[in-house]
Amino acid sequence: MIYLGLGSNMGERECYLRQAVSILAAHPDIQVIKKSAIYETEPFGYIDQAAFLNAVIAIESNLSPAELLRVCLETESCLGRVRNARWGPRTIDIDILLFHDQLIDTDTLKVPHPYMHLRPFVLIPLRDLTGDDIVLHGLTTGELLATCEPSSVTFYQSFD
Ligand SMILES: Nc1ncnc2c1ncn2[C@@H]1O[C@H](COP(=O)(O)OP(=O)(O)OP(=O)(O)O)[C@@H](O)[C@H]1O
Ligand SMILES: Nc1nc2c(c(=O)[nH]1)N=C(CO)CN2
Repeated sequence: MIYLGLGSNMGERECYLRQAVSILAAHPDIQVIKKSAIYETEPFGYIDQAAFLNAVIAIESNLSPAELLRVCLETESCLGRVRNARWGPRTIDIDILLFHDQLIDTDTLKVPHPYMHLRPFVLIPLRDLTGDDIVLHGLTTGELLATCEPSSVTFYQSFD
């Protein structure tokens, strides 16, 4: 299974998340298998920005990791994402969190996503889909959450 993290904190946030999933689902080589709930989350890292909506989806795909990254970046552009500040506001952000059990470390793609184990806004929706089946850095999702700095992640809406 492949897991993608979605985030938005500009404009019609929910609409951007739903549109991103529709665009990905319409791709001939991508099947969307499961969607977490949508959560409202306080900004993490660069905190002087609006609250995010975040979700995680599970997909299957024949695309290579590099091809999938290209599709994610194209989907972001299609939804009006302009790249400005690192960790700054964005209409939509699509991260490849996990690609089966592959470890990828190239200039343009690092999987597992290098910060996911620190981010409650990723771990909580991921846990919706996988329970404690995923182990990163030797810890389950629940154990990782217990090590994270507390930050607000509240249920916003179910995805369906
Ligand atoms: N696992 C990954 N998923 C998506 N992009 C990645 C990944 N690993 C590396 N990248 C690279 O990161 C680049 C910049 O991504 P982006 O601007 O969305 O970062 P960010 O969302 O601000 O930060 P973060 O990656 O910490 O969430 C992408 O163009 C891509 O080449
Ligand atoms: N709550 C939250 N905070 C963030 C997010 C995000 O998606 N949600 N994305 C970031 C950069 O990728 C930086 N900070």
